[in-house]
Amino acid sequence: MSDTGSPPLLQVQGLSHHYPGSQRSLRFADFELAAGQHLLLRGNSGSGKSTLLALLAGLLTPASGEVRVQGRALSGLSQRQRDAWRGEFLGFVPQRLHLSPALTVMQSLQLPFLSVGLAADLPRAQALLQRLGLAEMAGRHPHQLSVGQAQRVALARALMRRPRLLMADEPSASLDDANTAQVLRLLQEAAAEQGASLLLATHDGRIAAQWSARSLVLPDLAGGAA
Ligand SMILES: Nc1ncnc2c1ncn2[C@@H]1O[C@H](COP(=O)(O)OP(=O)(O)OP(=O)(O)O)[C@@H](O)[C@H]1O
Repeated sequence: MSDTGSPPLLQVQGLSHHYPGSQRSLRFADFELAAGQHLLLRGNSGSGKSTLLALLAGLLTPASGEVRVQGRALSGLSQRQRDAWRGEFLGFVPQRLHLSPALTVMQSLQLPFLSVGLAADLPRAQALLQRLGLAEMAGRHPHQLSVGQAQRVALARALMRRPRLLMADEPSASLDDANTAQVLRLLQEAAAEQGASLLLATHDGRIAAQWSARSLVLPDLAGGAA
């Protein structure tokens, strides 16, 4: 419980995952994230960062343990409730950006609304594009964007529904130093502006060097799994 008596935004307890056919289970340390808190998830490639994010997003089912969001266990939600919860609560910038080649930037930003039957929010999209320095990109397709611009479009898409939790998986993959610093600053500022929590997963030492909030280091699989 927090000082206010309300449960933490995110609570992870006894969590493990087992991929079918794999020799080992991935086990994760317990942690909590309060509303508005930022956390860096560090660990070498293969240590389980993406798996943990997928468990937190309810996209994977744990072998054991529980993820609680604002005190509510994800395992207690039906698939449909989980999908609805995810769309409303979570903004996710995945490692592979999944920008549809057929859609313009503006159309991609409307998807989080249209895909669940909500009305498009053009003013929100325009404001985010402006904020992220993408005002001129609304009519472009992904192949007409630089890597850094595509990264920012994915961030804008994740912010469209004003998530309480913003997660990004390796946001600096294939970015140069200047773009890495910029995307980190944008993620931090966007989360702070909305009072959202930020959870970043990375093995990039450049991000760790610029991070001043909490960190959680995942051990390598050999040491962290049984
Ligand atoms: N679908 C899958 N089936 C079987 N094993 C998997 C699957 N996905 C991941 N793994 C294994 O689980 C472990 C953790 O993978 P994960 O992608 O979570 O690590 P990561 O820390 O995010 O790595 P990276 O930094 O390279 O993205 C690795 O050993 C990986 O090979």
